[in-house]
Amino acid sequence: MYLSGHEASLDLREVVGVKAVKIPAKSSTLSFGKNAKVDENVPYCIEMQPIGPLGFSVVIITRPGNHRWRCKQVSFQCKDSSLCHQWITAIKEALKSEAFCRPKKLVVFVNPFSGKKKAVKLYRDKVLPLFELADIHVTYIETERQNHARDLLVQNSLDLKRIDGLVCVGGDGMFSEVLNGLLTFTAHDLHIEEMDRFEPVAPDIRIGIIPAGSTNTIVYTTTGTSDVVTSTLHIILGDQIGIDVNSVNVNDQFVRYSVTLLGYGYMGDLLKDSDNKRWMGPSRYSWSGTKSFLANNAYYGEIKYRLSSNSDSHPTDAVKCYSGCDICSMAGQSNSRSTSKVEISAGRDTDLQLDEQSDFMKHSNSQSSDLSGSYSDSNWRTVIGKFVAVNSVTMSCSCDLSPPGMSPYCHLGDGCMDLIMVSQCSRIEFLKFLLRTAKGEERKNLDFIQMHRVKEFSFRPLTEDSDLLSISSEENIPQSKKVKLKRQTSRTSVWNCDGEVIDQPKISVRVHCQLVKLFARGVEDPSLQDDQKRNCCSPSFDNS
Ligand SMILES: CCCCCCCCCCCCC/C=C/[C@@H](O)[C@H](COP(=O)(O)O)NC(C)=O
Ligand SMILES: Nc1ncnc2c1ncn2[C@@H]1O[C@H](COP(=O)(O)OP(=O)(O)O)[C@@H](O)[C@H]1O
Ligand SMILES: [Ca+2]
Repeated sequence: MYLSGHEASLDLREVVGVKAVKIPAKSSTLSFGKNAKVDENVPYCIEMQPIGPLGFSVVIITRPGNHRWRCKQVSFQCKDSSLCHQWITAIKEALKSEAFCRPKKLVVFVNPFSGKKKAVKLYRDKVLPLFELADIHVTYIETERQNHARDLLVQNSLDLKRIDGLVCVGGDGMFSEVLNGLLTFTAHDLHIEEMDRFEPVAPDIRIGIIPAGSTNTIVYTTTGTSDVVTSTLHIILGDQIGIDVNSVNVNDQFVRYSVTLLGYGYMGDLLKDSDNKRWMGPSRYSWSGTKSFLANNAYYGEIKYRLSSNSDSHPTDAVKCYSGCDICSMAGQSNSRSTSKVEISAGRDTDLQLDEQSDFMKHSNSQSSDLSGSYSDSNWRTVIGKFVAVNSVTMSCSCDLSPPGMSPYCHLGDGCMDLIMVSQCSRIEFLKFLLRTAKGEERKNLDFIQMHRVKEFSFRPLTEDSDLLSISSEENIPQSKKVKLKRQTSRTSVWNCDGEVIDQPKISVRVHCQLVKLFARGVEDPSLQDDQKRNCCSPSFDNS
């Protein structure tokens, strides 16, 4: 759809808003007069004739680079103010069309303590003026405590059926609150109890994020940058993308939903240490990250995981998830075909038992970990070992610390997560892993790393006497070594779940394909021209 003239054409999909202006005498504008008309064959096509001093400005997006979006004004002159008014109304009406899926009413949550504590100012200075330009009606809520936003959502104090979207101004933790509140409300509204292996229901409304936090992973991964104006523009344009969500169970009880990282060992210890250093702001993660690195702790555990049935799709396949990604589109289609069908997971009952594991371990060709091994049935695999880190990511987790992300080829909406297990290794080896992660360099030749694309996984720490028995198996381990082993196995870490600590180490996790929609479109492929970027993904027209 184009607004075209003698000298320019504007793509209405990328119009942010329109406003009346006084055109300065010498400005280089496009102008039109009485003969202007809407071309019936090309919707919203307007021809312009040069005349008159009055006018209006159409604000459109530009792409200055590095995935950032900015605004630019294109001004038009009119013969008289009534004509000017007519054009403004016509464009506004066009933008309100259902085909564009633009939000008209939003609830905005601002966490005043996020990141460098600038969320309120960022919102007032940069976001609100653009929402006003786009005629978006906003209900503004500044959170007063942790879980304030979540509680308002669960109790339906905001009448969610009357709004088009929720926006959080803050970090990943703030998003997580809003996500959990929205999904819990949606389940309760349908009288669905959130329990072991229940099927969560997709909400009707989208969530937008304005980055004002410490890591801003979700924003970075879904837009390619962490930039306040860019995220605001994605919301205004009505972008939409479905992202995978995990349900996390602790001791077989559902506890919460997550979308970025579940990390045990290094990432869990880092988070736990950083939690009482919030006064440091975002740099708390570098400080605690260095401490956890120097501690070089490793933890015994058993991981069971169910591999993705698509064996062509793998964490090291070098297929990037860009806007309009084929892999995510196919996963989304097959997901909607099987709506609300409960997937029966094969294998849980057929997993080998501990005594068989110990037998396996005797014959296993362990790598750098002194005690590790794996065996499989058709879908499920089990690994037991001593790990510096067990990380599972549902999206690549790009962020400023690591622009390529924890798993650069992970997909936003393929219904899978990438499981990265780092076996016990030296500090030098772990540093190599961290640096390669930060730079997005090849890691598959590091022999202490295992990476798999999975649908679900469970973890339990090996701490009990029976576990000790299984680890030491029937080997003739002297009593003194057994005591040392017991001391080591009794040590456990915590889980980092989207930046929240889960203290209990025994968890199970399932991924739900594209369960929520965000106001975003994924990272635009930088090798494409701007018009190709526009056309490769027209998320706004999904429902047209
Ligand atoms: C020496 C070089 C260090 C390089 C580190 C490479 C790994 C970086 C991968 C980062 C993955 C971040 C996953 C995101 C997690 C967020 O949900 C969470 C919460 O973010 P928030 O505080 O709410 O913004 N942040 C953290 C650090 O746990
Ligand atoms: N008003 C508030 N006071 C204290 N904590 C809050 C408030 N609002 C939200 N929170 C909590 O603060 C935590 C961190 O918020 P977040 O916006 O992610 O910032 P950051 O990225 O700096 O961690 C989240 O767990 C969120 O639940
Ligand atoms: Ca995924």
